[in-house]
Amino acid sequence: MSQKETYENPDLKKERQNCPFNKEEITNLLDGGKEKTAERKQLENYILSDEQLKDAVPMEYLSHADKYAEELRKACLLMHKLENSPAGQVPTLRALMGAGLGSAVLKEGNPLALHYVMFIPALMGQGTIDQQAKWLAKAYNLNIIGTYAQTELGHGTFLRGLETTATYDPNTQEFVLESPSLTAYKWWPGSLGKTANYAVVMAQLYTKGKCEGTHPFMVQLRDEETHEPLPGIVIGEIGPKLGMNTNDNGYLGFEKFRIPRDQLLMKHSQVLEDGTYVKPTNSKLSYATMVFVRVVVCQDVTTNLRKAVTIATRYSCVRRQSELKPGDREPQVMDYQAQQNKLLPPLAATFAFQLASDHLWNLYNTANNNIEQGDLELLPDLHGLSCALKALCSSEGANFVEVCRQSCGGHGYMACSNFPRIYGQVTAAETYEGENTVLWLQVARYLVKTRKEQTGGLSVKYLIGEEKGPKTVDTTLEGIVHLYRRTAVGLVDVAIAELEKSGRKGEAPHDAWNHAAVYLIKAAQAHARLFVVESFVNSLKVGNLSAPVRTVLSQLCELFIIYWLLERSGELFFVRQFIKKRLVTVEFQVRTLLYVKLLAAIRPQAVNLVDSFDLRDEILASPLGCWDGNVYQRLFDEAAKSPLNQSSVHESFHKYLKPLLKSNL
Ligand SMILES: CCCCCCCC/C=C\CCCC(=O)SCCNC(=O)CCNC(=O)[C@H](O)C(C)(C)COP(=O)(O)OP(=O)(O)OC[C@H]1O[C@@H](n2cnc3c(N)ncnc32)[C@H](O)[C@@H]1OP(=O)(O)O
Ligand SMILES: Cc1cc2nc3c(=O)[nH]c(=O)nc-3n(C[C@H](O)[C@H](O)[C@H](O)COP(=O)(O)OP(=O)(O)OC[C@H]3O[C@@H](n4cnc5c(N)ncnc54)[C@H](O)[C@@H]3O)c2cc1C
Repeated sequence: MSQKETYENPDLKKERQNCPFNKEEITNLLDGGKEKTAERKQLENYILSDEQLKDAVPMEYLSHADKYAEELRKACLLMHKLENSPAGQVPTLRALMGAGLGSAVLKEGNPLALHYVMFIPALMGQGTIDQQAKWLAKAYNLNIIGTYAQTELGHGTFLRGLETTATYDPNTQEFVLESPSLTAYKWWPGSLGKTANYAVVMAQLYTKGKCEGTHPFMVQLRDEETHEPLPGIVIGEIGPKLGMNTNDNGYLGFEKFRIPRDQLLMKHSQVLEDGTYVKPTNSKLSYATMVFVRVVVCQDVTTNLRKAVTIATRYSCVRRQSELKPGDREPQVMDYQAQQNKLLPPLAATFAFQLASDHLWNLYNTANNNIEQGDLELLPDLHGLSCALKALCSSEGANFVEVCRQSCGGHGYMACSNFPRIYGQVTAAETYEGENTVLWLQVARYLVKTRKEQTGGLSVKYLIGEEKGPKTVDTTLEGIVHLYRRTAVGLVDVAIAELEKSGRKGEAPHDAWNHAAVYLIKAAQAHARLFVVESFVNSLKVGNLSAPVRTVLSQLCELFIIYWLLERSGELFFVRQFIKKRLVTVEFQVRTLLYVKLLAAIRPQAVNLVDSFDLRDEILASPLGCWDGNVYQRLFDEAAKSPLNQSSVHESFHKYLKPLLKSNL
C-alpha cells in the first residue's frame, strides 16, 4: 500500500484541498521535464524497495567505525545495483551521489563520493587521451577507487603554498613524492582514510632544479589486493566531524615515494623525458576540477534546502501551539505571520537557487566544451560565477536550514528530525571547495578588474559602460531588479574608491586590497544576489508555464526579491546616491507592505508547494516532515529505537548511581 493511502493528518489534508495549481507541473519543472520525473520515480522505486539498503538501527547509535562499515556496505551494494538500473548508469550515479536519493540510503555521507565527484572528473579534465585510456575504464569499473588529495594540514586555501613536492629524476624517469614537514601532510581528502587505493595528488612540481607550481599526479596509495598502504605512504583517517562522518576524510604523507613520469596528468602541461617543462596555456587549468565541484555543490545545497523546507513546512501545519484569537482553538503555527516570515523566504529560495544553478550548469558545459577546443575565453566568467554562486547558495542555504530547524521548536533539535545531518552537509559546503570568504574575494577581484578595464564576460556586463535604466526606482519587479543592479555597481565603485584612497596614501596594492576587504566582499555578494534575482525573473518570462503555476512562482519570486532587499537594506546606505535621493525610506515602506501581503498570499499554498518537490519520506528521513503528518506517533516510534529504552533500568544505575545514592543516605 502506498504511503498516500494510509493515515493523513487532517490539517495536512485540508492544506492539500483545492490546490489551484498542478503540483506535477512544478515537479516536472524542477526535474527538467516529464520524462525525467518518470525516470527519477522509477529509480527511487528500484533503489528504495531493496530491504538490504535499509538501516537496522539509526546511524546515531553506531560507533564511528561501525557507521563507516555500514555505509560502505550499502555504498557497495548500490554499486552492484547500478549495473541493472532501469534509468541507466549515468543518471543513477548522479542521483546516488547527491543530497536526494543517495542520502536516503547513505545518511552520513557516501564513502565513494569523492571517487565519482572529484577523482574521475580530475582524470577527465587533467589527463591526456592516453592517460584516460589507461585509468578511466579501471575507475569506472571500480577496479580502482580514488580521491582528490590537495589540502594539507598547513594549507587549504593558498594553493601556491602547498608543501608536498614531486621532484623529477631524469635518470629513472620518475617523480619522487615527499612530505617535507608535518604541515605538508595531506589532510581532509574524502574517502582517503580507509576507502581509496588511488588519488590524484596535487604537489609542487620540481624539474631541472626549478619549481613549476602545483600539478596533479596519479598516485597509487594501497596494494590492490591487500589494501595495505604501499611502502613510503603513510595514511590514516582524521576522526569525527560536525557532519559527513562516513566520508572517511583522511591524512596522507609521502616518504620519498616514486612514481613513473607518465603519472603526471599531462593534458595541460608536460614534463619531457629529459626533464624539460612544457607550460600550460593558462596556469589555472590545473584548478579545473574545483570549478566543476563548485558548480555541482550549488545544486546539491539546493536539494538539501528543499528537504529542510519540506520538513519545516509540513510540521508547521501539523503543529498547533498557543493562542491567536483568545478562546479559539490553538492555531497551526504556520498561521503566525512570524512563522511565515521564517519559512516562506527559504521556500522561495529553493526556486531561486535552482534556477541560478541551472544557468551556471549551462555556462559550465559551454565553457568546458570550448576549453576542450582550446578556447579559454569563458574561463574567467565561469570562475567568477561558480565562486559567487557556490558561496551564496551554501552560506544562505546554511542560514535558511538553521531557520527551518528553529521553526520546528524543540523537536527540530532531535537527531531524528534530520536537521543536524542536513545542516552538517550544507555548512560543510561553506568551507570545502574554497572557503566562502576566500571565494568572495576571488569574485571581487573579477568585478574590480571588469569595472576598471571595462571588459568582462556575460555575468559582469552590467559593470561596463554607463548605467542604464530608470534613475528612480519604480515598484515593478523590473524596477526592483534595477535597484539590485545599481546597488551592485555602486558597491563595486565604493570598493574601488576605497582601493584608490589607500593607493593615494601610499599603500602597496596588496595592503590596499586587505584594507578594502569589507567593501570588496559586500560588492561580491551584491553581484551574486543580482545574478540570482535576474535568473529568477528572466526564467519566469520564458518557458511554457500554465497560468496558475506562473502566478504562484511569480509571487515567490517577488517575495524573495523583496525579502533580500529588506534583509540587506543596510548595504544601500553604502551607495551614496541612494541616500541623497531618499530612495531608501519611501521605497522600503511600500515594499514592506507588499512583502507582508505576499506572505499571506503564499501561505495557503505552502504545503502544496513543498509537496510538489516530490521528496519521498525516505529522502526526508524525518518524523516531522513525513507526507502523512503523523508526527507524534513517529517521534515515539523513533524514541523506541534508543538503546537506553531496551531495559527499564540501565546497568549503569547499579554500577554508578546506586552507590552514589547510598553514600548520600
Ligand atoms: C552530485 C553532487 C554531489 C555533490 C556533493 C559533493 C560532495 C563532495 C564533498 C567534498 C568535496 C570537497 C573537496 C575539496 O574541498 S577539494 C579542495 C578544494 N580547495 C579549494 O577550493 C582551494 C581554494 N583555493 C583556490 O582555489 C586558490 O588558491 C585561489 C583562492 C583561487 C587563489 O589561487 P592563486 O593564488 O593561484 O590565484 P590568484 O588569487 O593569484 O589569482 C590569479 C588569477 O587566477 C584566476 N583564477 C584563480 N582560480 C581560478 C580557477 N579555478 N579558474 C580560472 N581562473 C582562476 C584568478 O581569477 C586570477 O585571475 P586574474 O585575471 O585576476 O589574474
Ligand atoms: C567536509 C570537508 C571535506 C573536504 N574534502 C576535501 C577533499 O576531498 N580534498 C581536499 O583536498 N580538501 C578537502 N577539504 C578541505 C577544504 O577544501 C579546505 O578546508 C578549504 O578549502 C579551506 O581551506 P583551509 O582549511 O586551509 O582554511 P583557511 O584558509 O585556513 O581558513 C581559515 C580562515 O582564514 C581565512 N582566510 C584564508 N585566506 C584568506 C585570504 N586570502 N583572505 C581573507 N581571509 C582568508 C578564511 O576565510 C577562514 O576564515 C575538505 C574540507 C571539509 C570541511
